Amino acid sequence: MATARASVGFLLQRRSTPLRSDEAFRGVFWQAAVRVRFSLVLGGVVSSSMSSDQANDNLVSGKTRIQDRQINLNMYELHMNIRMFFLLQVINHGIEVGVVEDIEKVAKEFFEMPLEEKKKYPMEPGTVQGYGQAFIFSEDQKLDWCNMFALGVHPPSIRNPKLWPSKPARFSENLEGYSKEIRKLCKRLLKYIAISLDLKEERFEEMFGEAVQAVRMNYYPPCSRPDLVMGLSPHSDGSALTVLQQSKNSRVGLQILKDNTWVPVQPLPNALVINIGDTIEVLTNGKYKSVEHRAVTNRERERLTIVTFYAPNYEVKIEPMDELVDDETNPCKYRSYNHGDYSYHYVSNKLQGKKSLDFAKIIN
Ligand SMILES: O=C(O)CCC(=O)C(=O)O
Ligand SMILES: [Fe+2]
Repeated sequence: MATARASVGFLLQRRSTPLRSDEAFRGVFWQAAVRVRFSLVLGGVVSSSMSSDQANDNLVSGKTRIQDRQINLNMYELHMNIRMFFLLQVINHGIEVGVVEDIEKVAKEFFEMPLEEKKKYPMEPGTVQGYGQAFIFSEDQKLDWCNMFALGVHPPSIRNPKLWPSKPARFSENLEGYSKEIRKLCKRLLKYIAISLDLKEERFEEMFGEAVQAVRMNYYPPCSRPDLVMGLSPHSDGSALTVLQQSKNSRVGLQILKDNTWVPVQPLPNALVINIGDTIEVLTNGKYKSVEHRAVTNRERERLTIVTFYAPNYEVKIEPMDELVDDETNPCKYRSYNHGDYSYHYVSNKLQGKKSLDFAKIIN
């Protein structure tokens, strides 16, 4: 197995707060043959289960008024709770178990290859694609306990084909298939978010243009002193949405910052974790907030995550949407910039909580 380095003496910031089962709230809504279950664990994770078949498409496109109301009801809840927690887990997302398992399998096989093989796909200094560690800018910097393999996926122009590995054999094929499904999911979630804000369903899709999609596989080896290292330093994602898949039977690794406390995100079977990224925070003028999160390691078990970042095309101008700005009640909080400029800014700085977003904030 590959090893990750980390400097001893890097103190974990705070102990995680366990979720209390008595804080669990569950609500169930039934509508015709479509079942939408909504479940929320206070202080931790919002989990929204959407039906995975034809019914879901009906739900998304809102073909009847009743279904529209159903969407609004659930989106209101979803919206309120994303706003409280900035993160949700989707189950019954419609992506076949095989697709999810296949990507995990090749990702695991990739990290298990000998170091010489992985080094054929190096993440060169100053770049963010390939195998290695991103966000390292000085020799003195404390390193996270994590090895990464990152690839630009869509549009094809952002790919570096030399970095797409020939081994494991089905790596590229599985990644293509998986990424298509995740793309569909992101489009659907953006529609839900638009509806929750009383925007036109297609509002995000129309402005995103040919959306950019990149994947990062994070491998966290077990660590004998998890109290001394960080798996991945605190940050928010620069994306619009991030979809995170955790390896089966994962220990808690992901934590989100809520009211100055690090709260563990309890992995749910077959769930995908959805993070709101900085770009949605800007576009919604702060109605949705990007979630600050980090990953911690554990003594016993490795952990693997497959993370997709979904964002507008680099050419797209990002600024709070007109509909969400009002000089009196909701003044504009972020300036305009090209998404490409923010992406560049994001990857040229180390991970430091939500500091990257200062780039966009209007400071009065
Ligand atoms: O691996 C995790 O749990 C977090 C990964 C993450 O936040 C990222 O890759 O941006
Ligand atoms: Fe992240």
